[in-house]
Parts: sequence; C-alpha cells; structure tokens
Amino acid sequence: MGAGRRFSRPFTLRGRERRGRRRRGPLPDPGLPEVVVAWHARDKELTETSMVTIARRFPATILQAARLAWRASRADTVAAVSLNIAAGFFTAFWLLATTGVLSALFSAAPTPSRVRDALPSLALVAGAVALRAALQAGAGWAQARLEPQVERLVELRLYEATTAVDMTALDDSDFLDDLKRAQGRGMMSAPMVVQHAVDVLTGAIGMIAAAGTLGVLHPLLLPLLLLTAVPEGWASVRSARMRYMMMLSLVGVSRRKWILSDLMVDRKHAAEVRSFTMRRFLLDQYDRSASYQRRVELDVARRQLAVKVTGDMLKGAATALVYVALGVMLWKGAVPLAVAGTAVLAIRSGQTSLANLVYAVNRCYEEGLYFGDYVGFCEAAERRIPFRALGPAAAECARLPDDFAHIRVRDVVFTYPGADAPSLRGVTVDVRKGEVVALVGENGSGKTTLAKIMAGLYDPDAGEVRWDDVPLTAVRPRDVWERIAVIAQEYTHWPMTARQNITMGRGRDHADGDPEDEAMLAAARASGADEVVGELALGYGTLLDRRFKGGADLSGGQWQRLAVARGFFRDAPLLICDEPTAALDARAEHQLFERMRTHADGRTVLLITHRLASVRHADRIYVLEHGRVIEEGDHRALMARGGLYADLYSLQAAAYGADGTRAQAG
Ligand SMILES: Nc1ncnc2c1ncn2[C@@H]1O[C@H](COP(=O)(O)OP(=O)(O)OP(=O)(O)O)[C@@H](O)[C@H]1O
Repeated sequence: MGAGRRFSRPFTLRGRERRGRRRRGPLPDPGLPEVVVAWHARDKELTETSMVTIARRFPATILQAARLAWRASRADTVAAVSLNIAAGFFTAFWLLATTGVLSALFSAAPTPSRVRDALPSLALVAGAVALRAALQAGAGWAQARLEPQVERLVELRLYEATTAVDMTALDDSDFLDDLKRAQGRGMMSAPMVVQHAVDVLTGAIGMIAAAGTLGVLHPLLLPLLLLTAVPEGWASVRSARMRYMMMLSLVGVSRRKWILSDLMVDRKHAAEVRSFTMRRFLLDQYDRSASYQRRVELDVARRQLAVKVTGDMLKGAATALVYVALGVMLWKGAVPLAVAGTAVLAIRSGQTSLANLVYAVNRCYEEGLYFGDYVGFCEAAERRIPFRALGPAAAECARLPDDFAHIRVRDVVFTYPGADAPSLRGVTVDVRKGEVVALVGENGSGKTTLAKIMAGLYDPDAGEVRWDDVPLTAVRPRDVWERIAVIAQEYTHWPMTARQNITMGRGRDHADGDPEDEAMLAAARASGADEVVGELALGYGTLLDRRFKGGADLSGGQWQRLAVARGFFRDAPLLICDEPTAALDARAEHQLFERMRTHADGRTVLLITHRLASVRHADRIYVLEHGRVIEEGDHRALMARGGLYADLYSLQAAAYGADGTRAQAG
C-alpha cells in the first residue's frame, strides 16, 4: 500500500501543479473531463497495487505463459524447454571441465607437459561449448516458432469475445477502456510473456549451472553470487511497476488521443474537418492530451532513471564485495588458484545468466501485467456473452420456429446501461405474419430501440417478446438473428467487394465471379443496387474501399441501395427496415417501397420511417412518444383520431401540398 501511495506521485507532477493537485484532490486535471472520471475510476486500483501483490502474481504469470505456449504448440514448447535444459547441463559441464584445464596449467610440471595434460580437458570444454551453442540455437528456433502461434491464439480469443458480447457491454465506457488496453498493449504482450518465460527458464538454468559449479568449488561462493542479483532485481521490478502504473493511469488519455487521431486521419471525416474549420480545434484537443501524457511520461522516466542508477551502484558494490571475498579466500588458502580461476569464470558466467534472468523475470513480470489485462478483459468479456449463446447452453435453449405466425411485444421496459431514463416504458406491439407494421414518432421516441429488442440485440429489463409462444430470452440469440434481416439506420460501408456487401453473413460463401447467383441478383434488382453495380469497373467484383488501389467508393444513396440489397438477400421471415430510404432520391425511394411490397411477398416487414407517405399502406402503425406507444391503428384510423400522427402527417403533406400534387398522392 505504501509503495502504491508513493507511486501515485509521478503522475501528479511538481511544484505549482502539485500544490494545485492538493487543493483539487489526488489527481491532476488534464483538461479533459471524461479522462478525469476515468482517472478516479483507476485511482483505487493504483493505490492498492503493492510490491507484494506484484510478487504474488509472478508464478501465475509463468503458469499462464506455459498454458498459452502449450495450447499454441506442444511440440515447440517441449523443444524450447528441453533444449534449454540440455544447454544448461553443458554450461555446468564446461565450467567444471575448465577446472581440469586450469589445474593442469597451474601444476608444477614443465610447460609442454602442462599443456599436454590440459589437452583432454580442453577438448571437453570445446565440445561442451559447441554443443551448448547448437542446443541454444535450437531452443531459439523453437521459441521463434512459438511467437506467431501464440499471437494467433490470443487474437482469436479476443475477437471471438468482442463479436459475441452482449450489446450492452459496448455501451459501457469501462468495458471499452478495458478493451482498448487488452487490444493494444495487452494482446501484444502475449507472445512476449511466453518468450520471456522461456528466457526466465534459460537464465535460471544458466544460473543453476554456474551456482552448482560454485557450490562444488566452495559453498561460500554461492551466496556471494546471489548477493549481486538483489540490487538489479529490485531496480528492474520497481521500474517495471512504474511503467505499468503509468500505462494504467494514461489509458483514458490514450483512448481519447486514439479517437482524435482517427478523426484527423480518416478519409470519411476529412470534408467535415475542413468545411467546419475544425482542424485547429482537433489539433488543440489532441495537443492537450499529448502534452499531458508527455509530462507524465517524462516524470516517470526521471524516477526510473534514479532507480536504475541506485540499482547499478549497489550492484557494483556487491560485485566488488564478491571479488574481495574471493581474494581473501585465496590468500587464506581456502581455495587453490585453479579453483579460484574457475570460480572467477563461474561468477562471470553466473552473473551474465543472472543479469539475463533478472531481465527476463522483470520483462516477464511486466509483460505479465499487460497480459493480465488481456486475460482479465477476455474473461470479463466472456462472462458478458449471453449464456444462451454458448455452445453447451444452446442444447437447453427453446427452439425458435423457422417462421412465425405472430410476434408479441408485451409491456417492454428498457434502459440503456448508464442512461438516466428508460428508452422504452411499457411498450406493447403485435406483428402478424405477412403484415407491414410501421413504427413512427419523433426523434428519440424509442423506435430503433424497440426494433433492436425485437431483433434480440438487447434483452428487455421487463416485459417480453414472443415469437408465437417462444420468448426470445429463452432461445439462442443466433437463432433469432438467422430469422431476421435488418436494414439499419446506421449501416456499415463494408470494405469488401460489391458482391460480398450483399451476400456476407449468409453462411454460404458467394465467390466472386458467380453470375449464376440468382438470389443475389434478384436482391440487387429489388433494391436498385444493380444499377449502382452496373457502373462499377469490375461489377460485383469491385472492391468498395478507396483506401486500396483500384477500390471504388459510392455515394450515400448508392451505399444505402447495397444495404437494402443485403437485407433482401437474407430472405428472412422478418425484415426490419430502420429508415431504409433516408439517403435515397425520391424516385429510388418510391421504387423501393413498390419493390418492397412485391419482393417482401409473404415476408413480414417492420418499417421505421419519418416519411409518413411511405407508411400509409402499412397494416398497422404504432406511434411512439418518450418510449411509449401513444397511438395505434391504420392510416385512416389514425388520421380520424387527429392525434400526433395526424399532426405529423398533415405537416408533411402540407409541405408537399405546396406544389399542389404530392399531398393527394400521400
Ligand atoms: N446506446 C445508447 N445508450 C444510451 N442511450 C441511448 C442509446 N441509444 C439510444 N439511446 C437513447 O434512447 C432513446 C431512444 O432512442 P432511439 O434511437 O430508439 O430513438 P428513435 O425513435 O429511433 O430516434 P430517431 O428517430 O432519431 O432515430 C433516446 O433518448 C436516445 O438518446
């Protein structure tokens, strides 16, 4: 705890700033309110992390690394470990063989016979050194092979979790912060943890070999060698902890910087950045975060330097002590000269191994902290995967009918995580097979939220949605998603080919150059996407991403036609259209609704739109306001009622009526 408190200082800067901090509380203000909130959230974690906590984590880190390496490749793990152990054996062997060489050389015999006597031991030393080098090379190769395999494993685990988590997780800023840490530094650390764990083993074996040799030569030499390890170990661990704590405290700032840099480099924001003269604003915001980060980093670097210099000085003193002790032992005749010579070699070799070991332990521990973030995030994310989505639970889930006769939404209440007020407050809606049901209402009234709940993307807090008699909360989410097609208000411009933009996600892999795919062509014709694709250089095979050579881009309306085609192509019993025509020109919009009526044959359509002329023919219209259904009925009934729908409709009709024609058409 004490160490943690002392450590919170590097981020609090100096002099005036520190005095300012005392007045404001424990944290500096980087001028970014959302970051300050993140700071406070981390503060407890920062002050509670002590050296003891860290030391306790180390064996677990090694265990995690071993498990990871084992899962990535058993053969390479076994090779890396066994070759390292064998190399360690030969290290001890050559050190002991060196005693033979030195004993022969320091004997009283004439020089030629001394050299002759030394030759067999010399041959043994040479053989051991050569074999050790070969074994170390083999171990290095196995280690290098492990790295990409581990990388693949950790990437897959993270993406499998992020694409399956409950949607509410993605509305949670803490979750997003943790995701950022796990995806960036955390994921990068995995292969390093494994690599450094093997290095720990290598260093430890080298060290054991040297220590064993020293123990054989004279038992007093062993503790002396270990003494030299203490200062360096202390400095490394302390320095690593500082770096980690700094990273932890800066996570909010770096996420903010990352978002800002995305806004400044991404092509899709470029026009707005210029036309709204936002450049200076964005650069200033970025600079505030960056300079705050720089100040924190410099402060930590200064403190790390002080720790390192202290560690080096102590290590120098300890080494001097070892040599003095050896000198005294030699002087007193406690060890013969040949043994002292070998001891010097063993101490040098032991110190190198020790330095490598301390470095590897330190790096392994440091990377282990980041890796801990990754593992922690993955475990948290996996806990947020709806239970019903998991393989073993799927068998126990209720079966959703392939089609349905009636979808009933009953008294649904829903509040987004962290939101102050519910977005839906007891909504009841009925959708029968083959109907076109419309949701209308002013901005923020809850239409999209209701559609998302009907699509099984969120579970309601109260109330339920049933497909026939089956509640959606009792089935596998995937079963629901397979039976719906969503043409969303905010859709993705998938950086894929035009064909893939229409067909992706439907299980079957529709390869490029498959002109026979009648279903895809029919969907494109129904949405008007065929005209768009007709103008592309490579037709359906054109890559729709300007960031790549030869890639094309489309207009907003053209993209929307593709999104509609994607919805049609899914051929699902329920088609949810959320503002499907917002970007379409008047003719395309008209055609789309006409085509939708014919193409949606037998299919049920849930239509959300502000263009009320389009909902006149809906079988039923629900009018939402502040998360409640306030009116319900067909167009005629709602107009007769003279409520919100009639008001909104009349407003739009009057606007069209100005030219005297469309109002009638509406
Ligand atoms: N991810 C979210 N987190 C928190 N609140 C949200 C989230 N998404 C929507 N809301 C809130 O829920 C309410 C309903 O939003 P919703 O998107 O359902 O409205 P809508 O009727 O579809 O609006 P629009 O016509 O503008 O598309 C709004 O107050 C909105 O601010």
